[in-house]
Amino acid sequence: MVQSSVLGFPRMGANRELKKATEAYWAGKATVESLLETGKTLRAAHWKIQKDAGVDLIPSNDFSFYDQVLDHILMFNAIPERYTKYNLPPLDVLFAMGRGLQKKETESSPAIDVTSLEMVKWFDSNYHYVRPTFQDNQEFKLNSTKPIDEFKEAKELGITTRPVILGPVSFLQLGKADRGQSVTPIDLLEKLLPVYEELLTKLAEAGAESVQIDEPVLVLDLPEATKKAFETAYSKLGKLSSAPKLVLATYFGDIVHNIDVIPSISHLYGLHIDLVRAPEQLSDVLKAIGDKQVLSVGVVDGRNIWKTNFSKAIGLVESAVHTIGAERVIVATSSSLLHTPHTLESEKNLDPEVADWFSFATEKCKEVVIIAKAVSDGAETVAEEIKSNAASVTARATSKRTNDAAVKDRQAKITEEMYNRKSPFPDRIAAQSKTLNLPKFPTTTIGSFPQTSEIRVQRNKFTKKQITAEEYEKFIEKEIDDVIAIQEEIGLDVLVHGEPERNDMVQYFGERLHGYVFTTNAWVQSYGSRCVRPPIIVGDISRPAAMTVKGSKYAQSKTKKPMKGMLTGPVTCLRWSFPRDDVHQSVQAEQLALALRDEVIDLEKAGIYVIQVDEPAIREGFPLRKGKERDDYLTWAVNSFKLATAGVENGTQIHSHFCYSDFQDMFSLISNLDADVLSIENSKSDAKLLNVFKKEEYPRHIGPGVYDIHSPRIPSYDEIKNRIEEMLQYLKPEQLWIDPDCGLKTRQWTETKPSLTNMVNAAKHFREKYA
Ligand SMILES: CN1c2c(nc(N)[nH]c2=O)NC[C@@H]1CNc1ccc(C(=O)N[C@@H](CCC(=O)N[C@@H](CCC(=O)N[C@@H](CCC(=O)O)C(=O)O)C(=O)O)C(=O)O)cc1
Ligand SMILES: N[C@@H](CCS)C(=O)O
Ligand SMILES: [Zn+2]
Repeated sequence: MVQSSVLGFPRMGANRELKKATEAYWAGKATVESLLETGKTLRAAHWKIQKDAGVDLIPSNDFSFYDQVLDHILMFNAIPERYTKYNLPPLDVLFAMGRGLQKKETESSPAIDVTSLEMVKWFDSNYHYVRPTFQDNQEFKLNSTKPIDEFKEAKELGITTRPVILGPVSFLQLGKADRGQSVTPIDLLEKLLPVYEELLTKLAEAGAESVQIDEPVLVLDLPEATKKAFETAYSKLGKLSSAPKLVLATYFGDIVHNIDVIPSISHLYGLHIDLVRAPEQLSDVLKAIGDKQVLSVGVVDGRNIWKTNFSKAIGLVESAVHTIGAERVIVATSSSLLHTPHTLESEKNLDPEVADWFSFATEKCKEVVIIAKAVSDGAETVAEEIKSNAASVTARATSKRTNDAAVKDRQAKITEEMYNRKSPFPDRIAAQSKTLNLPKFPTTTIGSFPQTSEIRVQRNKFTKKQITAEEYEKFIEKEIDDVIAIQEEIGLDVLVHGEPERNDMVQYFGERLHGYVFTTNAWVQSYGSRCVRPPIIVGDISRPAAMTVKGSKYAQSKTKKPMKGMLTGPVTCLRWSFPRDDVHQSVQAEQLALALRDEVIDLEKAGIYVIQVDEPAIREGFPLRKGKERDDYLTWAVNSFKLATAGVENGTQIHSHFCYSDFQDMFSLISNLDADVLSIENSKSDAKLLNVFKKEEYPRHIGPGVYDIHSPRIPSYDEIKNRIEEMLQYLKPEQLWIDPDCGLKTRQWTETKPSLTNMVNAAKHFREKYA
């Protein structure tokens, strides 16, 4: 009989209970006990959803108060000394590593000031994990029993779960040496394995029959040493005398290029592969796995919200069953469902036509069960479900909402000139210095200013029609006035309107474009307690009316300094939406680019001569492996940015912003965008990043972020000055802009004002020095 399984369930709760409880704890408004209780209630509720759906293999330890990788850092005691020296309780150490901690000295405790560990994209998803950092003399020990405790907690509720742990190779490979250290993480494997042995033994003692051990790095191009590490790790862990059955899980790509690793894991109980992302790997993997191993086939998409096409999924599962037999096949979600919203049930305002095409986490649990039953007991046992699924799939494929002839016509008429600015950069910057008249080391911010609870409350009232559009607009204008006054007072050079009208930088545009639908409660965790509500691309995209022009024009009318227009770029709009799965991403990006091109030109016509088109997601869209897909991406991602931005005059300055910094392997992409000014995340990266810009003699202007906006701590004047000094070793004074790492929407005003004041003062210091 084919079993059904889920690789992980979203942890925030149907109404983001975890977010609210965590933030209340951070704000000192709730006790640790109440936070722990919320966690326990959510875990129980999520296990019950899966149990009620009939899922055979239900995950535990997929819950986390911040991030699952961070939990492993704490669990293996890979905690840098700067976080342990204050003797904080474990949960506070966890949060300090996740978000930094700054506390004034009191009579009973010293001042605390630690920055967070680095936060990075989880593969090509919009989830972020905390990167493990290792010391040269790193030692590990089992420092927490979280997976065992949560397994027991579920058992007490009558639910036998399959704990999920991150495998040793991925844990090390996804980490890095701490600042000032030179250790190669994978070399620490021998030291780490005994801790895994202890953990697995304890899980077996607690009654765990099987464990899902995630090794997602297997979908990447791996160095030889890492491939060998699989052999070392799994020959040990696979042969433990008392360990649960291990199912090694891979996701977000195929593992065929690492197929030679499979023999080293063939003494494990099973292997999970992602057949949504890479269905073609099935036959190769079937040939390569051992003759007893179980294959878990991920056929229900853990990364998107479309209903599974049952007929296709059943076909894939049956071909696996045909080769290795039903007893050796598990039907699964392709990855953890962490990347999908909790339940479609919460969406009361969706048009029923499109709602019928969707499936969120709760619904996906039912899908794996139905597919498993169809294969095990025969399609006739779930005939109704299969029939209604087929009807939904056909309705979507043939709906008028998915096809717009005018959009396709415009795409067909794109010409080569539309991709290129009128003149090369030297001519443009000369024209821009006349229009903008900026000082050396110009200062700016990335766009958003604190989204205060008052802003959110007013927007909520407006959404619920408790205030009129006019009242809301007045409120937003007042916010813009205040933000401009503050920026003038601080002395910034290129101002922004602060983005108070935006719920989110992608959702806001999704709500204004044809071809999109948006949700009311479909939240997905982005990092820590922060969530996003990605809009959904259901059809061809177009812009029915200007989206930001009125607000930017208003803001410019309130200041003599240049006001920067703020847009989200085509690739980011695409990547942070739930995309269509029926047309290629490049087609969707091109449609978005055309819509944004019109907006950019309209902004310029309205007197906005600095326009920033944010592309923070351009990095995550970069295909995970070298090859054709990546090469193609480099072309279409760059083209869509250029198509969106190249329609302006030389004197209009195009900025772009990226807050993820792994540019080493994609410098050409960044450079080919031909943006006049780039602002990039830098405060948590080391000099390697800037070195790339130096080595490649990057010709245009650049503002590497001088402080980390993800942390509540305030950077001092000296700290920022030192940062700039460091940057000047790599960049020329005339190309350097001074700005924070990213937008300030998640910060409080009490942090924002002093931080920006220190930043502007530091810029002034260099202005004088280089006068
Ligand atoms: C920059 N990033 C973004 C990513 N993806 C996006 N789609 N958008 C991004 O900005 N990916 C990478 C990074 C990740 N970073 C962040 C940073 C910050 C957040 C964040 O702050 N999220 C907010 C939610 C933002 C939002 O949509 N707000 C809405 C709704 C607010 C709300 O919760 N309203 C309440 C009622 C009002 C109240 O009483 O407060 C409700 O509905 O219950 C809005 O402002 O209108 C967060 O709080 O998590 C995310 C990713
Ligand atoms: N303009 C956006 C960019 C975030 S990546 C902001 O400032 O929030
Ligand atoms: Zn950013």
